[in-house]
Parts: sequence; C-alpha cells; structure tokens
Amino acid sequence: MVNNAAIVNEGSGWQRVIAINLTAVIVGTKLAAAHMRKDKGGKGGRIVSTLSVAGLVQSHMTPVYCATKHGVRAYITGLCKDPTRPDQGIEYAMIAPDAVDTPMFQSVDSNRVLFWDELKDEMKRRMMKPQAVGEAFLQLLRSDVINGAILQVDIQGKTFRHMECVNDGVTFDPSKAF
Ligand SMILES: NC(=O)C1=CN([C@@H]2O[C@H](COP(=O)(O)OP(=O)(O)OC[C@H]3O[C@@H](n4cnc5c(N)ncnc54)[C@H](O)[C@@H]3O)[C@@H](O)[C@H]2O)C=CC1
Ligand SMILES: CC/C=C\C[C@H](O)[C@H](O)/C=C/C=C/C=C\C=C\C(=O)C/C=C\CCC(=O)O
Repeated sequence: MVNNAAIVNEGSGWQRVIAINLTAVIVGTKLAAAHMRKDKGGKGGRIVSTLSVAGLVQSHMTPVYCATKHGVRAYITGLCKDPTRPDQGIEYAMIAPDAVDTPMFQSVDSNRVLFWDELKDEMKRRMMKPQAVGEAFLQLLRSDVINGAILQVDIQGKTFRHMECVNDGVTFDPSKAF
C-alpha cells in the first residue's frame, strides 16, 4: 500500500493540507494495516509513504506542508518501532524526494508557497523528472528488508537517511535504522 496523495497550500485553505497530507495518511495506514496484519489473518506486506525533503528539513517556504510531512515521518517511524510489528508481518518505509516535475510543482505559485518569487529559481534548478522517483521507489522495494527506511532522492542521487549505506550506496541496512 502506498500513501502518496498530497497537496501544498500555505494560503487560505491550509487546514485541508493537514487533512490530506497527515490525517488521511493515518486513516489509510490504519485501514491497510488492519487488513494486512498476519496475526489477524492477513498476508502481511509493505506500506510505503511519500514524504518530501520537506519531511526532513524545516522551511519558511512551506511551514504547514513541512509540518504534515514531519508528522507522517513521526507517525510511520513509530509504527516501524512497534514491538508487535514482526508478528504483524508489515514493513513500513518512506521515500523523500526533492522537487519533482509534476502537476503539484507546476501549479505552485506565491499564493501556495511563501517566498516563492525569491526561491523558485533554486527549486526549479533542483527539479527532477518523475522517473527518478519511480526508479528509486522500485529500488527500495527490491531490498529484502525495508522497515524503517527513508530513501531521500534528489539531483545528487539516492541516499538512505538514518541508515548505513552499503554495497551500491542505496542498500538499506536495517541494523542501522534507529
Ligand atoms: N512534486 C514535488 O515536487 C514533490 C512531491 N512530493 C510528494 O509526492 C507525492 C505525489 O505528489 P505529486 O505527484 O508531485 O503531486 P500531484 O499533484 O501531481 O499528484 C498528487 C495526487 O494526489 C491526489 N490527491 C490530492 N488530494 C486528494 C484527495 N483528497 N483524495 C484523493 N487523492 C488526492 C491528486 O488527485 C493527484 O493524483 C505527494 O505526497 C507529494 O507531497 C514530494 C516531494 C516533491
Ligand atoms: C517548494 C514547493 C515546491 C514543491 C512542492 C512539493 O510538494 C515539495 O514536496 C515541497 C518541497 C518543499 C521544500 C521545502 C524546503 C526545502 C529546503 C531545503 O532543501 C533546504 C536545504 C537543505 C537541507 C539540508 C538537509 O538537512 O538535508
């Protein structure tokens, strides 16, 4: 299961950002986990949530959006550490891209993102094609173990945060996760 839907809007209507980016992730994750958990008759599985660089840093550009992505990181990390999780057979991981050329990014303006006029050139310089995130996502899923992984994706490449990088530089070592 993938938690991917999100919006960005620091203007009026910011409460909806919290509803979609954070509350809905918690609701969806609870529903999915209840269905998936092996100790309650499910088959187990993986739940991957899309963060953002905004879930790793605090920015004056997108304080509400950052709060939701930090909230998702805290929530999912808590589930990663649940001592009953191995019996549930569920793994939790996150992917944290920098700016990506999608409708979300293309629709950003100074009503939705603060200080946009000053910062847009820098953000556009860092912008990746969506394929870069898709490839990173598949690479994450190819790992034998992903619980606790946060795969950061930017124009420099892919880096696991909170984990040791081994082999090809992006293989998750769960023993180094927390
Ligand atoms: N585009 C970017 O620069 C970056 C995006 N992200 C994250 O990537 C994920 C995907 O975003 P993008 O593809 O860029 O955005 P997008 O705007 O192109 O796609 C977002 C999708 O979420 C759906 N959605 C929005 N509100 C919904 C709701 N209430 N119910 C159901 N679906 C809803 C939209 O219909 C759309 O299909 C998001 O979690 C976003 O925060 C992370 C880092 C950078
Ligand atoms: C800015 C809006 C553009 C697109 C909206 C997207 O949804 C995207 O997910 C939002 C990104 C927001 C990013 C906000 C701030 C980013 C700040 C930095 O990258 C700061 C630089 C370095 C951080 C160093 C580090 O701790 O890794």
